[in-house]
Amino acid sequence: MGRMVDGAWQADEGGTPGPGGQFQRPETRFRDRIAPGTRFPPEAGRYHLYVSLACPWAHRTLIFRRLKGLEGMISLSVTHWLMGEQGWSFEPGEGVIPDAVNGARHLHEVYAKAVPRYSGRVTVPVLWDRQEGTIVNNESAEIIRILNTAFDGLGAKPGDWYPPSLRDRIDAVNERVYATLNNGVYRAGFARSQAAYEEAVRPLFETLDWLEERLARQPFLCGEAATEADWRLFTTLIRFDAVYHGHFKCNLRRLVDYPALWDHTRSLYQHDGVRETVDLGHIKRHYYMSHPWVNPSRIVPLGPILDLDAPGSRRVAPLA
Ligand SMILES: N[C@@H](CCC(=O)N[C@@H](CS)C(=O)NCC(=O)O)C(=O)O
Repeated sequence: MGRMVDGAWQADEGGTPGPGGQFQRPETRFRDRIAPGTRFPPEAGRYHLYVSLACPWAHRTLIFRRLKGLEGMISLSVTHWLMGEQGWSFEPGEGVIPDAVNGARHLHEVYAKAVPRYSGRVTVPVLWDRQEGTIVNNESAEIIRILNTAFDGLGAKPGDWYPPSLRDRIDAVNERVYATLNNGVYRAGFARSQAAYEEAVRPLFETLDWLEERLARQPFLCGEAATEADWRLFTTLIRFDAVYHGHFKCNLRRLVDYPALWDHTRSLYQHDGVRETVDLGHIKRHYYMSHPWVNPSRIVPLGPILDLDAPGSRRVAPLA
C-alpha cells in the first residue's frame, strides 16, 4: 500500500492507526456530480470508471453501471487484484482491463494526471472525465447516486434505487450498515489492538442480528422494493464468508448461518447480470495477498464452498 505526497508515490502500510489502535478511514477528495449545465454534463462516451473487482466500494459502482444499463455509455478499467508496493496496478492478469484512457500502469498515475501535486490515498472507485482530463468523483456512495439518475435522459435503464419516498428509511439503514458493517469489517481486520478489534466485532454482529430479524419480516431492507441500501449491504455480505470471516476475524458466525440474510444475498446475486460483477477469485486473492501484516504467508484459502446458485426467494425490483 502507499499514498501520494505532493504528487509523488510513497509506500506505507495501510494508513495511520488511531491512539487505541483503531483503523481510521480518510475522507475522499473528489466530490463533483454529473448534471446538466455543470462542468460535468451527462454525455454518453465521456466518462470512464476505474474499479477493482475485489473492492466492495468499487463493486457498488460496477453494480449500478449494470443495473442502469450504462455499459455502452461509461467505459471501464479493472485493476489487478494485488495491491502491492505501488498500490493498484494494471499489470496483466485474469479479469484485468487495462487503462485505455490514460495508459496508466498504476492508478496513482491517474490521480497525478488529475492533480499533479495530489496528496492523499489512491483508492478505487474513480469516475474519470475524458473531456476535462480529471477525476469527477472517487466516493462510491456518491458515484452510485450519480449513476442512478444522471444518464436517465440518455437512455439509461429505468428504475430509481433511491426513490424520494424511501430516502429517510434508506439513509437510516445506510448509516448503521456503513458504520458497523461496510466499514466495520475493516475496523475489525485492520485493528492494531485487541480492544479495537473487539470494539468493531461486537456491534458488527449486533447489526447482522438486527438485519436478519428485519429480513425475516420483509423481503428488502426498506420494505417490499429493493433499494440502494440492499446493494450497499450486498457488496459486504458477498465477501463475508470468503474473506471477512477468516482474514478479518469476523467469525462469531458465518453469513450462511443467517437464513434470511443468506437468502437475500443470493437473491441479489441472481438478479439480472449481477453475478458477472462478482469475482471471488479477485476478492480472495486481493485480501489474502495484499495485507502481509494480516496474513504474512500470503496463502489464499481454498474454501469456503458457497452455493450462490441455490435459488434465492426474493424478487429484486426497485419501487415501481
Ligand atoms: N470512501 C471510498 C473508499 C474506497 C476505498 O477505501 N477503496 C479501497 C479498496 S477496497 C482502496 O482503494 N484502498 C487503497 C488505499 O487506501 O490505499 C469509497 O467508498 O469510494
